Amino acid sequence: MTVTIGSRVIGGGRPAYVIAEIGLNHNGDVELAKRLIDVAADAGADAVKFQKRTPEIATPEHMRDIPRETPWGTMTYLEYRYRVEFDRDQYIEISDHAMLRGLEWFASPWDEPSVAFLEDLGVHAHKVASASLTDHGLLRALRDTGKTVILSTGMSTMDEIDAAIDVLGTERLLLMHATSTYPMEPGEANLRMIPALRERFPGVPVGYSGHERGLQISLAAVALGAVAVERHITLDRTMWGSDHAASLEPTGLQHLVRDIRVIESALGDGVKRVYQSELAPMAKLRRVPA
Ligand SMILES: C=C(OP(=O)(O)O)C(=O)O
Repeated sequence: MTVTIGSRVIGGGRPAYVIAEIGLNHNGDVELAKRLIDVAADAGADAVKFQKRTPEIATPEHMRDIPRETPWGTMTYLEYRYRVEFDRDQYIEISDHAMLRGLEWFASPWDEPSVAFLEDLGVHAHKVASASLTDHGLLRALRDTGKTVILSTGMSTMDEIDAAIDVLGTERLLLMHATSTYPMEPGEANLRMIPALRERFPGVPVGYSGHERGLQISLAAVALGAVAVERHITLDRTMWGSDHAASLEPTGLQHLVRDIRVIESALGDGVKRVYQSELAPMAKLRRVPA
């Protein structure tokens, strides 16, 4: 089964759909967001992704008043959440820039008003962050948009995943295996969940949302059949902000896309054949039986 995001079809043996997750790595700066869109486009990614919150709803209550040192001075966690949100005009600027660079853009809405906000901007898909997998009100609002929904499964039990899929349905669903640690240690990647999810939800395309350092684990995910790969991107891993350290810098994203395409061409079709290019080595090396 395949899903569609804008003009791209995902799954069914097509090249893996590469999502460059800008998330909050724009640090509230539209110019930085546009530079990250350029990084994604130059690397050959298919889409850029953001996170959209209504801070007074999406921020857990026990986190709101915790003080945080930020580049803009000391503020509460809630104030910080407001500081890194874009308004409608800023998203229009971002959307125009993504379209100009030939990229789809969408976001993970972290609350129901954010779904309406993104719908109004005409996004082609929505993402459910792992943290939102148990928010059935949000899932219902997303299901009702009729758009493709990408569901990340980090920090979730199989029962919680089953319940989320009961709400969303399987028709326009792209499932993403994920482990929600930043950065993720290889021993907790559990990539065999990719075939396990495929088996549990037949016909649902399964991808991978990664938070590891480096490229190997995301590339192995593609070798295991992931139909989409999402990675955070940044201009500089040492920048201030919680996701930069587990992000890919521009060269890392370029190498990711390049290596995914090499792996896809190397996977072949599983039908044994003798290649034309093997004939000369065969003539030289294989003894003709007496
Ligand atoms: C946090 C997010 O996703 P994931 O759980 O895949 O990291 C997100 O999309 O906002």
